[in-house]
Amino acid sequence: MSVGVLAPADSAGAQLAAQLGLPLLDAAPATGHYLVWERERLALAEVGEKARVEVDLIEGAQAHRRKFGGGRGQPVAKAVGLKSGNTPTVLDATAGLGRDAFVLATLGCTVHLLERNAVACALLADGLRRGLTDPDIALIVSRMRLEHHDARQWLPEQGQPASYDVVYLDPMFPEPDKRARAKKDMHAFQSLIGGDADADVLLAPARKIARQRVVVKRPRTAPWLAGVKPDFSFDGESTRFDAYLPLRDA
Ligand SMILES: C[S@@+](CC[C@H](N)C(=O)[O-])C[C@H]1O[C@@H](n2cnc3c(N)ncnc32)[C@H](O)[C@@H]1O
Repeated sequence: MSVGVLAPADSAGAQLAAQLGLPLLDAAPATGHYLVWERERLALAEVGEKARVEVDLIEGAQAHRRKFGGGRGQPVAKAVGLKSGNTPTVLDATAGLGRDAFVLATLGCTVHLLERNAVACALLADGLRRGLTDPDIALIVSRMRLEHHDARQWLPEQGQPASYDVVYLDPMFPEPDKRARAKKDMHAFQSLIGGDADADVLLAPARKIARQRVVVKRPRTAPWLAGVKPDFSFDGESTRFDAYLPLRDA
């Protein structure tokens, strides 16, 4: 999949398009998705949709969650086992727009993020770049390291013991994800990524490299990933976090 970047030819957006190996557009395409450089940031647009998708860790929902989200009391924090005396290192193998990873980094975790979709990766990299320039969150963002990889290949290549306490998986749910559908601004992202229908294969290699646990985020009523019963679960309002203990080769 190749999307273009709509940006003035002499802008930082045009340079970014070149770095990403994406075509530079001088007008929006007739159909589909495209990236747009405006207000010195990268955003995803979809023809026919007004809302843009961008990664903003400094203001808006992420800032609100950082200040008032409930700290270690949040289900995602409990699910990864964050507590006094345990600040796990996390591999977020399905990074998306980095929102969960940012929450965990805010709470002190070092997070290595993998994202296979080039557009999602570009949006997130741009959000991290801006975050690093903000004095309030630069330290948090410095705990997040993003790489463009497909975890299906990457996870099985890691040796044991791995350097992650927790592997975190949040693949897009194959059926329309009620969480994302409810939010208009996420529509373009959801329609670009589609459902991560191949996500079942991530569970076993993730359990081999996690030192403490694997956490899988699912819609509350969704079936277990790969049909495997978790060792324990944490229920959020619309979301469930299934936790699996490590598996070691005999
Ligand atoms: C639901 S989103 C993750 C949202 C993320 N937890 C957040 O807080 O923003 C799922 C993301 O996982 C990515 N993904 C799915 N399978 C992957 C894989 N095998 N390797 C790397 N990324 C993957 C998709 O491209 C998508 O961006």
